[in-house]
Order: sequence, then C-alpha cells, then structure tokens
Amino acid sequence: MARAIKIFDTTLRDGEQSPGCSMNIKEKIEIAKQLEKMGVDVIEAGFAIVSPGDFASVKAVAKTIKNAAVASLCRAMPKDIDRAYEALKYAQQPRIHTFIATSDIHMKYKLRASEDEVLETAINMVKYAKKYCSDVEFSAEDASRSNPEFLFKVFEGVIKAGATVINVPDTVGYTVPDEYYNLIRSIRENVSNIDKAEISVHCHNDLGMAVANTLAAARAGATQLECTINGIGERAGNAAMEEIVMALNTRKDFYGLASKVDTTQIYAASQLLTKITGMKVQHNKAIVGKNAFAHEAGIHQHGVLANSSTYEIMTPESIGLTTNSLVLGKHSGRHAFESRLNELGYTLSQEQLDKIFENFKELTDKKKVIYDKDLEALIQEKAIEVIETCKLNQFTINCGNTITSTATVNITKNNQEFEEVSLGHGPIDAAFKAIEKIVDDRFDLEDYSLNSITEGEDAQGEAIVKIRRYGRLYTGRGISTDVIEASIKAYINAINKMLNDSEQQEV
Ligand SMILES: CC(=O)SCCNC(=O)CCNC(=O)[C@H](O)C(C)(C)COP(=O)(O)OP(=O)(O)OC[C@H]1O[C@@H](n2cnc3c(N)ncnc32)[C@H](O)[C@@H]1OP(=O)(O)O
Ligand SMILES: CC(C)C(=O)C(=O)O
Ligand SMILES: [Mg+2]
Repeated sequence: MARAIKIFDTTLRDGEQSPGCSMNIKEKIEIAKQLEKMGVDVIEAGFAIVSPGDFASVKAVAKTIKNAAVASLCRAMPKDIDRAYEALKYAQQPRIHTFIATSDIHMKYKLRASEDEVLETAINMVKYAKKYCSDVEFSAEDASRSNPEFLFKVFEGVIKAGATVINVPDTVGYTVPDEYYNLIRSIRENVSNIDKAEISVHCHNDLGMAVANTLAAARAGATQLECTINGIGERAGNAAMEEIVMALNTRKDFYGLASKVDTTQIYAASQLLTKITGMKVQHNKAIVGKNAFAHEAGIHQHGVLANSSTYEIMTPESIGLTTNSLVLGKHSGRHAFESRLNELGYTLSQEQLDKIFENFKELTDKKKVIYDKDLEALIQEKAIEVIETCKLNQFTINCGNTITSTATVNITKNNQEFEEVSLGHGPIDAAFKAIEKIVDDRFDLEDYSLNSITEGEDAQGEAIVKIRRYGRLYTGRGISTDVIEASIKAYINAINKMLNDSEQQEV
C-alpha cells in the first residue's frame, strides 16, 4: 500500500516570482481552479502584503477554492500575518505560511539578527499566526545552508508553538540529492516532536536538481512536496509538479508513494500556464514538452508500433495528451469536436462550446487539418474571458522591400468605430502604430514573439505581445494563419487586458 504524499503548489506565489510571469486576478483564478480540478492539496495563492493586487488575488482564490487548502506567504512579522489572514479568512481551509531565514549568511547580512533573535521571532510569529488559524506552515528559509543543530532547535520550537507543517527549503538550489536525503532523515531523527507536524520540502533548480532533490526528500520521509506547474519560479525555477507527480506515479514500485493529483489534467494545466504567462515550455522538457512523446528515429518508431512500452515509460494519455487518429476538419460535427476536447482534458460549458465551435468552423476554412495544438490554441484564446473594449474589424497592409510599410487598421472601441493609418518599419510596426493612435493611451511595448503552432504551409502563427503600463505587465496572445493578423490580435488582447485592469494606478 503506497504512502500518501501531499502536493503543495506555489505557481501563483513562487512561480509568479519568475521574471515576466506576473498574472492578474482572473488569470490566477483560472490557474487555481485548474489546480483544484487536478486535486492538489494546497494552493499557495500569493504573498498578501506585497501589493493590493496580490492581496486581492489571495482573497479571490480563497473565496473560489473549496477542495484544497489556500495559503498566503508572509514574513515572520505581525503586519504580514495580519494581512495574510485578512485575505485568507474567506477560505474553507486557510493556511498561514510564515517564514524566516535560518542560515548564517542570511541572518548576518540580510536580517542582521542573531540565532537567538531568529529563534524567538519564529516561535512568537507561529504563536501569533495560530491566533487566527489552526493550520500554520513555518519555513526556515535557506534551510539547506543552515547549521543543522540550529535548524533542529528552530523546528522543535515552532512545532511546540503550534506549527502544523515545517518546511525545509533549498532556497538557492544548492543541495544535492544524497545530502538533502540525509538532512530530512536527520530532521526526523533529531527533532523530538517531529511526529506532530508534516515535513515539507521546497526545492529550487539552480543546479538542475530541484526534482531529484524533492524525490530524494520524499524517500527520506517528507510528507509534503512544494512545486510549480512547468517548474516556473524564482531564477532557474522550482521543482516541476508534472515531473514529481509522474515520477512518483511511474516509479510507484520504487518510491511506494501516491499523490492525489489526477495526472490526466497535467497537460491542460501546463498549456493554460503557458498561455497566461507567455512563457514557453522547451520542446525537450520532460512530461509536457512538445517532444516528450514524439518518436523520430526509425528504430524507435518500429519499436513503438510493435508495442509502445518499448520506448514509452508512460502513456501520453496518462498526462491528458492523446495521440488520437481522428482527424478534425471542415466536415467534422459538434460530437467529434466535443469528444476530442474531452479527450484533451477540457470540459466546457454549452456556451463556451458553442463559441469555440464557431471559431473552429471559421478555422477549417483556412486550414485543411485541425491538429490538437490548433484546438488548444483556440480554447486558450477563448476560455478566459477578456472584455473586448477594443475589437478588430479589418486591416489592410501595403508593404514591400522598396516602400515604407503602411497599415490601415479599423477597430471598434467602446462601441464606436475608428480607423487610423500609419507608416512603420515593416507591416507589424505600422499596424501597431495605427492601433496606438486609436487606443490613445500611454504604454510601452516590452516584448514581441512569433511562433508556429503547427506545421505545414497552412500552419497557425501565434503571436505573444507584452506591454507595460505603470509598472504592470500585460500579456496578449493572438493566433491566425496570417502572422500579421495574429500580431494585431495579440496587441489588442494585451491592450484590452490593460484597459480592463481595475487595479492599475498611476505612479
Ligand atoms: C525565498 C523567497 O522566495 S522569499 C519571498 C520573496 N518574495 C518577495 O520578496 C515578494 C515581493 N516583495 C515585496 O514586494 C517586498 O519585498 C515586501 C513588500 C515583501 C517588503 O518590502 P519592504 O518592506 O519595502 O522591504 P524590502 O523588501 O526592501 O526588505 C525586506 C525587509 O524585510 C526583512 N525580512 C526579510 N525576510 C524576512 C522574514 N522572513 N521575516 C521578517 N523579516 C524579514 C528584511 O530584513 C528587510 O528588513 P528591513 O527593511 O528592516 O531592512
Ligand atoms: C519562502 C520560501 C518557502 C521560499 O520560497 C524559498 O525558501 O525558496
Ligand atoms: Mg522558493
């Protein structure tokens, strides 16, 4: 019988600390709902004191999620804990997650505090948090570089003060599997009251060992594993949830551990996050990369055709990716369309389905075959409602290598039609400048990228545009078989997010 192990997802907190991965409230709620659907045990929704936006997100996630604990991070200080609980009090299972660093380096240079002071603060702040909420997690930041004797003392103290979970972060991704295994074992052996708390681990990927370290800790007796979707997070990222869960699943024979995560939701979660943040997954990334289940070499293809277990240690279906041979195209009906979406792990309302089916039919006029990637792109473009303050009606472009590009763009903005013409360095620049004239607002274009979603001459192009206003970043996405149209749609999508952001403030 496998031992149960808890999954604590911190995509919305540590994941959001990845440069360029800021998410708005709506996007965070979408991710949280997907995490709940997957069956994770704890969702860290943010760090409430960081900003009014972070506070609002933690509160919104706390109000929305029913089947997972919802946590907010807070420093070991009353004002952070007060703010965290102010947002978490709406949750069915609130968890206050407080932390303080325990390594000599951090205590000396960052906190400018002695061991005794840190110990006292940790204990007092856990007691303080307990006044609000029975579930309190305490993290010893930089635990893996801390003096073990001091670490044991801190953990013993905070457990006595009421901590229900003690977390042992490898904050800077410094440890290696054998060492981390020994650290977790030594905590189990030297902290006298350890049986009163969960042992959690939280690994960073600076040396590319976050998942290996997490799994080593799980073997050593950790009962909660902290991770993020696609492994996003501070610097080189956190341990990737999909890799941890699939390693435990595929090697149950070795680990003897079982999480509650529904693995068939993994692919949908990965795609949703990519869509929201614009941060692509590398093609050879384990589990969710484009090539993770692709076979190129003839000998491999032969083996897989004979029996997929020759070269596949897990099935694509187990992560919600199906290699179905059903071809969707112009003549497909609603049933085949819906069934394919279900196979891909999406369950849509009738209204969403009708809307996406309409877009699907429009696409079949432009493309002969609709691949799974096309469907996912369609769904992700439409699934998260963005109020369309600006809507593209039409555009014309005049360009070539001997003339200056000119774009005419016609947009409906707040139910009124506008048309502007602009010159530019190339067709996309000209189109963006025409759009800017219509929008008539101040913001900066920060990043633009273009990718092909599928292959072939009728492939769909996907444009990702990032714009910044008053310090906030808005990511827009557009898809089309025409790359200029995709770019215009992405720009307008980002602008709509910016215009609809009620949290934005002039600074
Ligand atoms: C390993 C991790 O992932 S830790 C989490 C990292 N996440 C973030 O930092 C989120 C974004 N951060 C922020 O928005 C800001 O840093 C805030 C709102 C948290 C704090 O902002 P400020 O109050 O302006 O402080 P600032 O960030 O400049 O410095 C941190 C202060 O907190 C102290 N501090 C740091 N960690 C802790 C802790 N765990 N407990 C108590 N105090 C702490 C530092 O010593 C410093 O104190 P000082 O102002 O007396 O010198
Ligand atoms: C705050 C803690 C849990 C953290 O993110 C880290 O130490 O990496
Ligand atoms: Mg971290």
